[in-house]
Amino acid sequence: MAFFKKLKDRMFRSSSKIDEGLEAIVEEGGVEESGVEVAAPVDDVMEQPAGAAAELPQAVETDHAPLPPEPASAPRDARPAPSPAPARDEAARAPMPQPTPDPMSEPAPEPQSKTEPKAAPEPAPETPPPAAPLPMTPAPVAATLDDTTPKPAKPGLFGRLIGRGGAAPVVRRVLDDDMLEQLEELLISADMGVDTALRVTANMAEGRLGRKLSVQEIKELMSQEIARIMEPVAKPLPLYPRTPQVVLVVGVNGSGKTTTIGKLASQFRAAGKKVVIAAGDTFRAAAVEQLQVWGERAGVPVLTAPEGSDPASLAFDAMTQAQADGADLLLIDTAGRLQNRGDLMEELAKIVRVIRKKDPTAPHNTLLVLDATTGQNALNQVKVFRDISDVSGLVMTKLDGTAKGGVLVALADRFGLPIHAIGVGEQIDDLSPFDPEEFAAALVGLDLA
Ligand SMILES: Nc1nc2c(ncn2[C@@H]2O[C@H](COP(=O)(O)OP(=O)(O)OP(=O)(O)O)[C@@H](O)[C@H]2O)c(=O)[nH]1
Repeated sequence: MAFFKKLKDRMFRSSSKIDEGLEAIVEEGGVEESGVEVAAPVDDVMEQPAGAAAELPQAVETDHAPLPPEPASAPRDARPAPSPAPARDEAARAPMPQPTPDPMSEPAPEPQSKTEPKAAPEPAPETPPPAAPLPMTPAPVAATLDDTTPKPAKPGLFGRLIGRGGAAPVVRRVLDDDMLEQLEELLISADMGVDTALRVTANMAEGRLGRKLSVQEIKELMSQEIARIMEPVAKPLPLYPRTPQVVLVVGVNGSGKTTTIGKLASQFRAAGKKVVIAAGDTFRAAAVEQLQVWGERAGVPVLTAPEGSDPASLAFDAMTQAQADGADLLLIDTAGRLQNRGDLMEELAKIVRVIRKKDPTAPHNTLLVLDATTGQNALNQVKVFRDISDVSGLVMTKLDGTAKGGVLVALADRFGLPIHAIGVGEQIDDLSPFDPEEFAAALVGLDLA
């Protein structure tokens, strides 16, 4: 959970955009209800299935089946079919993929702060309000207060009857087509793309049209639907028994390849792996120097070649050295000049050809590094790099400081490529395994207890 706080803080721009948008949408057509009435309306609008009361109150920690669909209320006709697992029914749910604490793989022990056991179920809050409907609890944080935490004074009977007594009033708005359209627009403005925004809102609407929802409830619902889309792609970088494992790192210039290689090298090194880096972008002296700095920081050798020399020949030498040294991992940086796609394709193909002379199964991973600040352009980059290389997984960088974090949802929805890790800063520990629930919560500005 430690990384979640960082993630949420750093994804401030994306989350505040959605946050502010939701406030405005609900305010626009909503009705204020007194705070003490909070539990009742939620019960009214979202009946809890029998036996579900013991589940955790936090939406994203709980599951993706918060609300039983109401068979009578179908999603809007014009909307796309809900995502592959639309049934909110417990039995119909696909099992959750296991978010691995280690960003990269099972064998490597989690380095540094990544040791946070994210996947472990959160201990249930001590006093989950049994009557509160699950993911729609208006104030999930409150449920996490322990017994020693001073609690706000309860309103008296009169106060409760007249709807006063300290609890803040909650504004709720009926979920209808107008509101859904506004929600779609909001998600599109966060770079989620039209198709994915439609899918998210269609799933949110399923069985819930006509219900009254607060901002908090919408956030919880939205975050569940986003996490549902992202779960299938949240996969750590696979590590194979064969060594050295070769990871080819591709992406346009400036996307964060060098920094990501540095962070990966450092984390693997900290996990006890022997790592070698090849500075394969031989056309940019600055890129090579930058890698050398990261290599020094991480205590990892960086193989370089004279400026303008053949990157394939460097890759071959690096492979030779990595084998001779008994390295576990060889990370190969590559150039990112898309201006001449044909040249880049040929360059990458040649690198692959030469390293296969040493190991016919290499490269074992081809990581595409994408810059979140490019928004929808990242989708084009995936298309291009899939054409010119055998992309096996993604790392998205610079999720800090951009309001375009929604693009990662679009990527997951559109391509289904594994997302191995995300970058939220320039420091070594600013690379984290991708956790869909934390990401979805941070994106919509939801607090996880
Ligand atoms: N805020 C932030 N900055 C990042 C992140 N990852 C990389 N950067 C910065 O983005 C800039 C470009 O990163 P590089 O690693 O040099 O990108 P590159 O793809 O290797 O680019 P070239 O060296 O031009 O090929 C640098 O200033 C990095 O510090 C991130 O997750 N968050």
